[in-house]
Amino acid sequence: MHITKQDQLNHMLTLRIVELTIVTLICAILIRPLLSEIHPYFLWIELIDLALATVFYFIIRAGFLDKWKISISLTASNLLILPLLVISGGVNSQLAFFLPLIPIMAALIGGRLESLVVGFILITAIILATVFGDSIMDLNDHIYSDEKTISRSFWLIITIVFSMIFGRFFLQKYTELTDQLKDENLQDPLTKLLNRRGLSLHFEKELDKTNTDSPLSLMIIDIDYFKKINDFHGHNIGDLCLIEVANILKNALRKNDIIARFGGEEFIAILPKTSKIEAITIAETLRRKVSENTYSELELPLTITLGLTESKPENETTLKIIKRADKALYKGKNKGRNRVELSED
Ligand SMILES: Nc1nc2c(ncn2[C@@H]2O[C@H](COP(=O)(O)OP(=O)(O)OP(=O)(O)O)[C@@H](O)[C@H]2O)c(=O)[nH]1
Repeated sequence: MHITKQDQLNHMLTLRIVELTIVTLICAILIRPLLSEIHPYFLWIELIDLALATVFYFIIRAGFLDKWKISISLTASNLLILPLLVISGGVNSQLAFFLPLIPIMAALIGGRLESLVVGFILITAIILATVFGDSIMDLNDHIYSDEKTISRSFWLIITIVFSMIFGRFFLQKYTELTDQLKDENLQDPLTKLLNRRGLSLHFEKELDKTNTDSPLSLMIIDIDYFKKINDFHGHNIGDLCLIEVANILKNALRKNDIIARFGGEEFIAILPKTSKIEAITIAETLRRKVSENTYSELELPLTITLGLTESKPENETTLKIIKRADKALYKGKNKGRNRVELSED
């Protein structure tokens, strides 16, 4: 089974929740009898719950469960408090105020759907407990009027709905933040293209998909005499030129092509399902577009040299492809720059 970072996080969260349940039960068993006299049934049920929660804890620790199994198990572990609820006044029990925590836990561990399902199960249980309230015992011998029971159910349902909505918003924010972090991790901050890490992630995937019938092409694109721009006009103007070249390349390529900043003034474009013959035409277009443009307010001329290669049907690796394209690029540089050079091997 492939274990993702999310699975690890869910696993860790579930363990913490079960640990808290165990600690709460131990506190209830040890401390509560000292504070007031309680019916022995409570103690027995709490001891059984403690045993079940401990077994459950070790089952979770032993292996990774998928998020549905975790959510169901979590609900089951929280339902351990149900026998206690039934003998302590149902919705009127002080324990009932644990219930609204459950949809939030389900959202954190499972997701929106799990939180929704768990919330609806709890609301149904509360409605049933209110309708059949007369059959619920209260070993503490408290008397509750129907009005009080209904009003408690009302507030419990409201808090459970609140908890479901909160869980949903929390997850949305969390997902947005993690997506943003993921993007930032894979993006070059200056040009907003993929960075080296982003490139290798996409490149591996594309190479896996490539077959003999439809090879991919790769080009390394290097700005010519870029050092001179920096030296004569400063780093800031150099940066502006990099951004403009990046934009031209991105806009001229097709939707499925991948473009990344490989480092310094070097870019890599991956053209899936593209032969070297088709790639030469695309590379020529890129070269022409960059050379026809002028850069920054100083209207600087810039050119690029492109080294191009095609994936081989067998024993191909990302490193080998890049090496071939790099060799072609340096041949292009030696031949005078502002040109497209195809790899020989
Ligand atoms: N402004 C700016 N310059 C950068 C950045 N990264 C690298 N450079 C510069 O890019 C220049 C690359 O110079 P060289 O590798 O000598 O290449 P070149 O001058 O383009 O010469 P050829 O590639 O042979 O045509 C260096 O001066 C680097 O300092 C950056 O993020 N911003």
